[in-house]
Amino acid sequence: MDVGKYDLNDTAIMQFDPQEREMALTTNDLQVYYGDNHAFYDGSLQFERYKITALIGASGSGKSTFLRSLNRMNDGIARVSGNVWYRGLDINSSKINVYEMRKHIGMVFQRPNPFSKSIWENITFAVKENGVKDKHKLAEIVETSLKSAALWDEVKDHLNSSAVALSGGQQQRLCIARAIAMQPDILLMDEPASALDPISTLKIEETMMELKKHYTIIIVTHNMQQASRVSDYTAFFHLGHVIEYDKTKNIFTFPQKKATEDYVSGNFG
Ligand SMILES: Nc1ncnc2c1ncn2[C@@H]1O[C@H](COP(=O)(O)OP(=O)(O)OP(=O)(O)O)[C@@H](O)[C@H]1O
Repeated sequence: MDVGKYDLNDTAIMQFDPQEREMALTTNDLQVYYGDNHAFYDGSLQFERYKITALIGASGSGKSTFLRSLNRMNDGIARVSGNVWYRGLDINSSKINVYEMRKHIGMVFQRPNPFSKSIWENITFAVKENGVKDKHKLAEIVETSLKSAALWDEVKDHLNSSAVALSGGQQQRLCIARAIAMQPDILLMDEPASALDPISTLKIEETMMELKKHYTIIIVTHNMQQASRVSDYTAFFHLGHVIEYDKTKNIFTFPQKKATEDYVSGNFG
């Protein structure tokens, strides 16, 4: 199928009523350039608080580029214009303290990347940097973070063991625990389960369903079933454009755009 036939300006982007729904994050006219490569075009999207939003689309469609712009991970790599509004502040402004901002908007990457330190130190490292020194408080943070990431029962008896000795799925849940130890508002996840086996993937998905009680989650995934299982909203990306953004059940059952329909039904590319 010739993907070039889709009209990239013909979009169906969900608008939320601010009176009814609380937004955790809003982007306005976000554009991203890698040198001359205009990799992402106007993504004016809103992300509802305490919901999971999935970003789907073919390889190279700009999902990670967009996601990474939401907590300034593209600094020094790409030029990003437009705004990312969070609690009345534009995260994309040069005045923002990026280190402080990332305490509120955390990220979990595709490949688990624990520090080669103990499980305990992985969780407490940034927390201690942030001024928490009390042992009891640290122990409480370790326990609650690991419980939230559904890892506590598996590691509670060997918190001083090396994190890199854990399985891939456990390492990824540790990385989730490490991110939530800082008590962010928003968790950005870039294909967090793509390197994991199906059982570990299901555990990550169950963890996400629990986490959304307290966090807003935006996840990039190639896994269609995963998007339909876990997310409340889905945005479909194509060639650097967001073609359609709606409730997940609408995207998967009544997509408004032909490109979306072809993608979710597997007739794409
Ligand atoms: N660090 C980078 N430097 C230069 N170009 C990049 C970089 N990262 C991404 N790009 C380009 O930006 C475009 C979008 O890539 P991006 O990784 O955001 O897509 P994606 O939808 O996340 O793909 P995938 O699903 O394969 O991860 C592509 O043309 C890609 O080559």
